[in-house]
Amino acid sequence: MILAVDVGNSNTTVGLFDAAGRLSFLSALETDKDKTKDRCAIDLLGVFGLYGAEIGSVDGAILSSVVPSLTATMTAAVGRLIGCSPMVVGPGIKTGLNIKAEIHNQLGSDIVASSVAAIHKYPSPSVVIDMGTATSMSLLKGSVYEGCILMPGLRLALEALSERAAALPPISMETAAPVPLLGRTTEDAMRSGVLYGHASMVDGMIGRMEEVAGQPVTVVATGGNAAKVLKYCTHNIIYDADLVMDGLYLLYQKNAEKHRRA
Ligand SMILES: Nc1ncnc2c1ncn2[C@@H]1O[C@H](COP(=O)(O)OP(=O)(O)O)[C@@H](O)[C@H]1O
Ligand SMILES: CC(C)(COP(=O)(O)O)[C@@H](O)C(=O)NCCC(=O)O
Ligand SMILES: [K+]
Repeated sequence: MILAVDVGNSNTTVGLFDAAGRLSFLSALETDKDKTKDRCAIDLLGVFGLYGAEIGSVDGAILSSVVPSLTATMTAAVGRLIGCSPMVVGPGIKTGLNIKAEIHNQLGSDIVASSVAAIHKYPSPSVVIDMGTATSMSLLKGSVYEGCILMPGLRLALEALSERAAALPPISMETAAPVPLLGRTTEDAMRSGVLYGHASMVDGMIGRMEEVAGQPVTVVATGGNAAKVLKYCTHNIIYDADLVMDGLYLLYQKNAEKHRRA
């Protein structure tokens, strides 16, 4: 069994892959920058307990973290639980991606993982969208990572409105009723702006990226906000909740032998 941990800015996702490469559980914990090594280890133990899985069955682990202050802490916590160091997505890891970037290891490890999975699972060229704390959109052509667009995520946009405009209240994105395009209350107007605005931004960017690609693209989206936003998009977008996890599993396989020798 392979343990995969994805530390994002909002959530830390924990997945356990069985011998056939299928997820036997997928768990989400909140990301807390101030967690100690022991707290991280206790939380992971709790996840195994919750899903009735054995820590002793884990043969190896892989970690992606885009929260620098937690990378070493989580590495140590996982290492303590499974008895060997996890592979950490970063410099030295073979990805198979030809990353067109000025500073190579600046690209977020979650973006590296979702790109590796998209190349494996979907026709090229592709646009990969991750709607988490930030919304990222990447263009992939074959194994070439052409570049990225970074935008504030849904919740960040909503929080910025209420924090910076005195008369706008803090509200939640969740409503039972469908969000009308034209709000007749301040809250509906804010929700429309953020939801339809995000969907329109994504649709518009897909068009621009398709122009750059010079041909039609496969579009795949993941992340905690994706399902909410895709409902309002006009492009045909595949929803793949497990893209980062699948990428981590593929990266583990690509690097397992080298990691064992290290
Ligand atoms: N189960 C959920 N239901 C609704 N919204 C969610 C859920 N989980 C996360 N979110 C939203 O998605 C965002 C986090 O998504 P996620 O992909 O986990 O981000 P990150 O990788 O940045 O931690 C949060 O801003 C939150 O608004
Ligand atoms: C773009 C991100 C902030 C997304 O993080 P997330 O929303 O998944 O928490 C993260 O991938 C990151 O910090 N990237 C480093 C900069 C880059 O990818 O160019
Ligand atoms: K995450």
